[in-house]
Amino acid sequence: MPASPAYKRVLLKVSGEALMGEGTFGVDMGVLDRIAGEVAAAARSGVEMAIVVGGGNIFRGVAGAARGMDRATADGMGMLATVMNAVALASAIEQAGAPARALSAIAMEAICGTLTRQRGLDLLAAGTVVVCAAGTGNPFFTTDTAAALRAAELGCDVILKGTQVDGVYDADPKVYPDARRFETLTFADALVRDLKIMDTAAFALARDNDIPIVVFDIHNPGALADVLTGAGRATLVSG
Ligand SMILES: Nc1ncnc2c1ncn2[C@@H]1O[C@H](COP(=O)(O)OP(=O)(O)O)[C@@H](O)[C@H]1O
Ligand SMILES: O=c1ccn([C@@H]2O[C@H](COP(=O)(O)OP(=O)(O)O)[C@@H](O)[C@H]2O)c(=O)[nH]1
Repeated sequence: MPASPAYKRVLLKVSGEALMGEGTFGVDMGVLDRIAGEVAAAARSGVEMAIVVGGGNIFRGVAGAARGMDRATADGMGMLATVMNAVALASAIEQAGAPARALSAIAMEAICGTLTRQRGLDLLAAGTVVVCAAGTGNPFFTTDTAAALRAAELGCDVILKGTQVDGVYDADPKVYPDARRFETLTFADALVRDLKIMDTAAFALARDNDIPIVVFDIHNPGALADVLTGAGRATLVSG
């Protein structure tokens, strides 16, 4: 019998890069469908799921156009990229058999709903997966910070950061192959050691609201189900 979920309501961060698969730009439909299938299975098992999706897979492709632009304008393009990913992910989750809605922090009603806290809470309580788009809705932020913000306002028990590595290391493992992985870590350590797996604002917001972060490799099939049981190969940042 599968182990029961350790959490009632979770915030899953899906990076834009995760959706790119082996490609260099855009969305790999095979990867999108696999992640959507795992999310739908978790939702059907009774876990309430909010998702914050990144945009690096699309935004990187238009970075040339953004060169020379002021930061706030370029960040607007980045946020639009997250909306494309969110709409694609919500649609794929629905196709995989769980109700899902994309809600954007920046109103664009012809494309998807607008995110308000109450709308998000109502949908989660009804068992609908809420895919949050457009980050915080403000430039100068990241979708990691948006993940911490949405987790706090939507009352999530944990932030699951699905990324390209299987946890937090004492240095970037892609640069230092002999870096050592932490099983657990305190927020204070993550901040003092400047471990760049998430930005400082995201770590600080999660710490101040007492929401633990689990960093895991979203490319590993089945990893989401494992971390949802409180097990699996991952790093827990808390305290
Ligand atoms: N201390 C660290 N531990 C783990 N990964 C790290 C660390 N420092 C930097 N990284 C890098 O951070 C990357 C993930 O961060 P980022 O690209 O911002 O995530 P995402 O796009 O998933 O939000 C990993 O691919 C890894 O190479
Ligand atoms: O609250 C936010 C979240 C994101 N962004 C912009 O959207 C881009 C994509 O987000 P992110 O880099 O966090 O995506 P990921 O790395 O997870 O794919 C960022 O580079 C920013 O330009 C923003 O301006 N405000």
